[in-house]
Amino acid sequence: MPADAFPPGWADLIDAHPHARPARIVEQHRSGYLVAESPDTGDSAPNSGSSPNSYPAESLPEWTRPAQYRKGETAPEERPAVGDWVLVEGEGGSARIVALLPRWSAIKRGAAGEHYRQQLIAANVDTVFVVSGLDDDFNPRRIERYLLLVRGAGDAGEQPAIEPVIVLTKADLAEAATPGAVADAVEALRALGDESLAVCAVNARDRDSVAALAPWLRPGRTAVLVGSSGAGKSTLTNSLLGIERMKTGEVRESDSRGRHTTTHRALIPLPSGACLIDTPGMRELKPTGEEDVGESFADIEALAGQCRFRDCAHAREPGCAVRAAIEAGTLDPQRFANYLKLRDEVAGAADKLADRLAQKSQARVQSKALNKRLDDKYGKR
Ligand SMILES: Nc1nc2c(ncn2[C@@H]2O[C@H](COP(=O)(O)OP(=O)(O)OP(=O)(O)O)[C@@H](O)[C@H]2O)c(=O)[nH]1
Ligand SMILES: [Zn+2]
Repeated sequence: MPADAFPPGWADLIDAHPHARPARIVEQHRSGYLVAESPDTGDSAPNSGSSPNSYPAESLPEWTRPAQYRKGETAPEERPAVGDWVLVEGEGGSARIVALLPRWSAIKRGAAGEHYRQQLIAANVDTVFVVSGLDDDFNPRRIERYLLLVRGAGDAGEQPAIEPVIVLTKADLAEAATPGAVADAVEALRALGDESLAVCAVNARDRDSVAALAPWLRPGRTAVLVGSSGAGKSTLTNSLLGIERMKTGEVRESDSRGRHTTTHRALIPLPSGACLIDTPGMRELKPTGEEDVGESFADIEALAGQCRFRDCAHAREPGCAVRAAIEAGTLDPQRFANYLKLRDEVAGAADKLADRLAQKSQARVQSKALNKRLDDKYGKR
């Protein structure tokens, strides 16, 4: 990357580490990372998918400790993830990461489990392909949930936000079973209140069919695939790579492990010059609390603005524009129900997030106070 092409905010860190060079995380492992300095070039080795010019790099010790939001530790979302750019020092077997470079976008979700935690899915992406099979997997409510997580995940500054693209796979099977099924599904997504939402129906096994995704895979761009297990992400990846089916859900003969499931995230260079991040299937999609429900449900919020009472709960109030729209058939009651559910979930997560931030700043204040006491007692160390 030429020096004048560095994104804003990188210069200070680069100046602070004169012996380091930028590299991008292409894989994340328990013990460290795999990085590449030109992640978008080179044909990927068959079956590995990862960049051939990638090499292991040790992570900073504070990124390997279990993540807690206390004691000023590095929160999980502040540690590098696939797609992040980092500064690396040292050669060959002794390369190590010395800093995380500021990211311009990040896809996150609330991690499963009792305690509040964020999980970074991918960093520095331009496009999110929400992959959904036109089978039992197809569910507009789940797609609404994905859209909520994707929107607003871009930098609030000048950088454009991440664009979501709905990729409906298994169009060949759906159409063969029920003619018109694809058009019906696309129609159902039109009702999600966003005229500009891109929807592509494809046969993920067919290279010509997946060429429909080319507008989002131009050189220098990064896209991430998200979706349930079995939705067709690996199949799609292979077709985009132009290699024969492998690593997909079909039973493999070479070993007895049966069905493949993607187990880790990886950044893969595509022949088009774009980078593709494949992710394991996601069952749970919890909001982080940072989402903007009003943005994803602008149609409903606009209706709510027309209710007679400003604090209308859209239950039995007279002059309720939301209920009127449902009765008139212009608002899907299931979409409205999902809006209420997601709004509550985001509010709940936002409360926990606020607690955690308060805890963290309190920990900071406490450690400052402790340092001051120690300084007072023993003098400045
Ligand atoms: N006919 C047809 N089959 C598809 C299509 N997309 C996926 N499949 C099949 O669906 C199965 C699951 O696809 P995968 O690509 O393994 O799904 P995945 O999303 O990668 O799943 P995980 O790795 O578990 O996250 C495989 O048998 C694919 O061949 C499609 O568009 N058409
Ligand atoms: Zn109302």
